[in-house]
Amino acid sequence: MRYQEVHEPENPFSLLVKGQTIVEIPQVQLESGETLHNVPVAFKTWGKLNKEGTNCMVICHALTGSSDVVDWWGPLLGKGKAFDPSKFFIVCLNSLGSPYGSCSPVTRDPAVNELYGPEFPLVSVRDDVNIHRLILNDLGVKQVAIVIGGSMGGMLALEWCFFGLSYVLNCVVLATSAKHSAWCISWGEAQRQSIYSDPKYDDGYYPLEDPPIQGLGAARMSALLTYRSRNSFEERFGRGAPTPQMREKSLRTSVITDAIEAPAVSEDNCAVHNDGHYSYSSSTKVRSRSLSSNNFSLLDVKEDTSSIVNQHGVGQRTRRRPQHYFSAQSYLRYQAAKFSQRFDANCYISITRKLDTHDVGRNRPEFHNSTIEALQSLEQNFLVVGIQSDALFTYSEQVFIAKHVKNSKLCKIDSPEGHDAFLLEFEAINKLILEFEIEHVPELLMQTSDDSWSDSELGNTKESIFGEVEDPTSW
Ligand SMILES: CC(=O)SCCNC(=O)CCNC(=O)[C@H](O)C(C)(C)COP(=O)(O)OP(=O)(O)OC[C@H]1O[C@@H](n2cnc3c(N)ncnc32)[C@H](O)[C@@H]1OP(=O)(O)O
Ligand SMILES: N[C@@H](CCO)C(=O)O
Repeated sequence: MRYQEVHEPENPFSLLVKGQTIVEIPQVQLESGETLHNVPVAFKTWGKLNKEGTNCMVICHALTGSSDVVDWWGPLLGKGKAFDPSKFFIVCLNSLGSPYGSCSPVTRDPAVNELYGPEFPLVSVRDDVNIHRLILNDLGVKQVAIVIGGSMGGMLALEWCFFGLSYVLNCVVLATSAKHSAWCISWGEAQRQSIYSDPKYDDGYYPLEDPPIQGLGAARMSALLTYRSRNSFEERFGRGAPTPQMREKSLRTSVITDAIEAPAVSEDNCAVHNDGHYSYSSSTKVRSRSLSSNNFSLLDVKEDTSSIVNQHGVGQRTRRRPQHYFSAQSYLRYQAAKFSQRFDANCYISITRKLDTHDVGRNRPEFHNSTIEALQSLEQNFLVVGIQSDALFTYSEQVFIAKHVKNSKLCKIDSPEGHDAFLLEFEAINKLILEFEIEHVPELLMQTSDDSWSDSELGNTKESIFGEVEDPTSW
């Protein structure tokens, strides 16, 4: 490769993604006019490029995903499946602003030899595809047979298509939009405000060893509610309390104590609702990381003490020990804690601001800066997949794309899961993409580009075609 490989990444989050390659582009001009230097770009590939350089499948990850497709779309990857490495040269590149290896707030700014932190410049979806194309060129790709993405990944997939039909032939978008809606912009703003309001955020100049995990966790909780649906929560949790198994899980990550019965209405039982009034000095998990040593120890569990400090520093109080709480609550708290351990607050701000820049018509005077005209200019074959219960990237937004792109097919997945169905309904998605490939890239499906491919190279993928790894009856 022309670009130099980075062998010892400084960014600890990138170490969470096993087996990816990180290369450094010397200089990149962003849409904003800013220039980035020594720009790391992380990616993973599966399968082999054919000698014509034309069997490339680009998969674009969503907001908090990484280059590791196995991690979030694993059941679609493998011989005979939608993402078949024996047929396609599959590439997934990490987006700017994400903490998983490409340039972001947790990258060192070479100009000052410090992490960019809150000074990381605004990056756009278009910046992503411009930079990712440089990597594809370097890998020898002459033509992208098919580009695929859901949610934010769908935004990138749409932007890829503006390179033209001579470069990108086919496109699959799921649960995405042609322009980020006022609704989505507003949710992003509310989530960023949760982060800003954490005192530890400190205008973004927090040490990586002591980040604003409460604010980031709260942001993830509200984001998660927009990713699912009212009915899926009702069915999954109802008014129940966590099972012993789930309770055990929560105990390992949060301050909630045990309960197996549905909560009775009493001040003691519902005291857990008041957790936010106190800052617990212990019994919560804390992150400890050492940047210099690249030693990323995610969790350092400190043992419980029985006292709490009033947030305003007014004396000591005895900690209340609530006995009952709701399963839905424990799920949210667990998810918040899990997310805070794998994501960075400045990165969350950067990547949600990137979503806000998205409008395929923006700054395209050749299409009169019109979203509709921009869509109408696209010549690729499109598969547009919407989720009937998606209240974030609504089905009507998929209809809008399909209506204005000439060669498009619109499909609906009748899932109760809401937006995240694009990461959960593997069976339906696999079928739709395979059918699209049979229609539009039959020659690639008939050839084998990599005889030596074996699915054992994929390692462990989540086996469930519904994405739920546990026994649903245990909820
Ligand atoms: C390097 C990286 O980590 S990047 C890759 C990871 N992230 C991504 O790829 C982004 C896209 N992925 C996602 O957004 C999500 O993973 C999804 C949508 C695919 C699935 O979400 P998940 O959180 O895995 O599934 P779900 O919502 O069912 O939650 C299951 C988890 O909640 C726990 N849980 C379920 N009910 C409860 C409860 N009542 N109380 C506490 N915990 C609960 C489960 O035990 C399980 O825990 P686990 O994740 O430790 O196994
Ligand atoms: N669950 C997805 C939702 C965003 O589309 C993510 O975290 O990336």
